[in-house]
Parts: sequence; structure tokens; C-alpha cells
Amino acid sequence: MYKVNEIFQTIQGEGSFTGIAAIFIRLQGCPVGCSWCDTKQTWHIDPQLSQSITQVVAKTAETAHWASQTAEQILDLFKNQEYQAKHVVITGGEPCMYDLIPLCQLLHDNGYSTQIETSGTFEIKAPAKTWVTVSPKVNMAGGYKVLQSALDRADEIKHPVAMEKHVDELIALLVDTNISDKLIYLQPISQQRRATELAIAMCTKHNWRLSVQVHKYLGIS
Ligand SMILES: C[S@@+](CC[C@H](N)C(=O)[O-])C[C@H]1O[C@@H](n2cnc3c(N)ncnc32)[C@H](O)[C@@H]1O
Ligand SMILES: Nc1nc2[nH]cc(C(=O)O)c2c(=O)[nH]1
Ligand code: SF4
Ligand SMILES: [Mg+2]
Repeated sequence: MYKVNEIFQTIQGEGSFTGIAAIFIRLQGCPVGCSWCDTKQTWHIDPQLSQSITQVVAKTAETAHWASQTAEQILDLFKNQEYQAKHVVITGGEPCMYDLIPLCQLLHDNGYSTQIETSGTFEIKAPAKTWVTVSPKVNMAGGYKVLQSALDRADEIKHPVAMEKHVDELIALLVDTNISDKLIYLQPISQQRRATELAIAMCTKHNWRLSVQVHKYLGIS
């Protein structure tokens, strides 16, 4: 069972698939604790906050409520909601706390493409076809071996930055893990002006890409 914090259809606002219509599944739970995390409501799994999927889909505000769902129930919901997007983004919280193989496989079998957004702190359990976005959480739980395998598996690396030290950490990580042939995105933290200027300068300098969380500029989910 997957603990679902949110399901909604929108435009992917980050990384390589920016601009694509997508269904987002946000799973509950994350032990990593990034100070600047924009989805802190997903961190704790409070058994008291279990709801029906109808209530979760009807949410009008970000809350820590969640609904337990099987892969089949999630697919049925897509149909009931008459979602038209064919790209599914599984995020969180930390989606790799869950085995994502049954869910992604079922979605692939039904004509959807899948993408996961992960911190690289848990083993990635997803089919080979799933697009993997790793937003590496340096010096955090999970350990180096898990992070190395996540970075090796990554189709893109998307690193949130606000200060020079975040860029230095990324460079050190790429050297340590021997990663040289991946798409690298810098994502300014919380649309801060200084963070954005830093990201632009560093993307230009290192020939990386910029990811600006387009949905936040548009005021959409
Ligand atoms: C909320 S996280 C959930 C998935 C997973 N736990 C992770 O960290 O990749 C989704 C994406 O948003 C990024 N993110 C979180 N808070 C942010 C913020 N305040 N500004 C910019 N990016 C942020 C994360 O780094 C990650 O790339
Ligand atoms: N529109 C939109 N695009 C996104 N890309 C990654 C998101 C996330 O929270 O993981 C996200 C999100 O929350 N909304
Ligand atoms: S790993 Fe992702 S969900 Fe967890 S605290 Fe960090 S940004 Fe938030
Ligand atoms: Mg988000």
C-alpha cells in the first residue's frame, strides 16, 4: 500500500520535463529533514491523519493527511478523475521509502510514462523505464553507498542551491562519485533572488542547466 498525501494533475515545473502535463502522486513520509524543504507536511506519517482517498483528492490546502492506496486503486482514480496527462511524477516526501516497481509497472502497462523525484537516501526500486531525478542530499541519512547507486541510476541530477557552499558540495560529490555524463540542473531554493543569480552564474560557468520551479512563478500546484 502507498500512503498518498496528494494526487493532482498539473504542469511539471522542474527539470527536463518542465512544461509537460503530468499527474503528481505525492507519497507521505520523509526522514531526511532538509531545512528549506517546501513539503514539510509530508515528513511524518501520523496514523491519526489517515483519510479516504476522496478526501485526499479534494484537499484545498497542504496538509499532513494521507490515504492508503494500492497501485490498482491509484490507476482507477486516474480514470475516475478523467486525467488526460500521460506522464506520472511520483514525489513526496521521499517516494523511495516505498517499492515503486508495482505502481510504475502497472502505469507503464496502461500507457503512462513515469518519473520519480528522490533524494538518493533510499534504494531506488523502480523499473528501468522510469525516469529518475535525484536531488542528492549530501551528508544525510542513507549513507554513501545508497547515494552512489542512486546517482549511477539517475537520468538527471537536480540540486537545490542558495549559497556557494551548495555548489561546492555538488562539485565535490560529482568528483567523489565519478559522475561526469549526467544532466545537471541547479534549482534556486524558494525563488530567492540571490539563489537564482548564483544558479544562473554557476550554470553558465559549468555548462549546467537551470530549473526554476515554473509552477511557483505561475502560482499553480
Ligand atoms: C519536495 S522534494 C520530494 C522528493 C524527494 N524527497 C527529493 O528531495 O528529491 C521534490 C523536489 O523539490 C526540491 N525542493 C524542495 N524544497 C525546495 C525549495 N524550497 N526550493 C527549491 N527546491 C526545493 C527537492 O530538492 C526535490 O528536487
Ligand atoms: N508543478 C509541479 N512540478 C513539480 N515538480 C516537482 C515537484 C515536487 O514537489 O516534487 C513539483 C510540484 O509540486 N509541482
Ligand atoms: S529529502 Fe525531499 S522531501 Fe525530504 S526533506 Fe529533503 S526536500 Fe523535503
Ligand atoms: Mg514541489
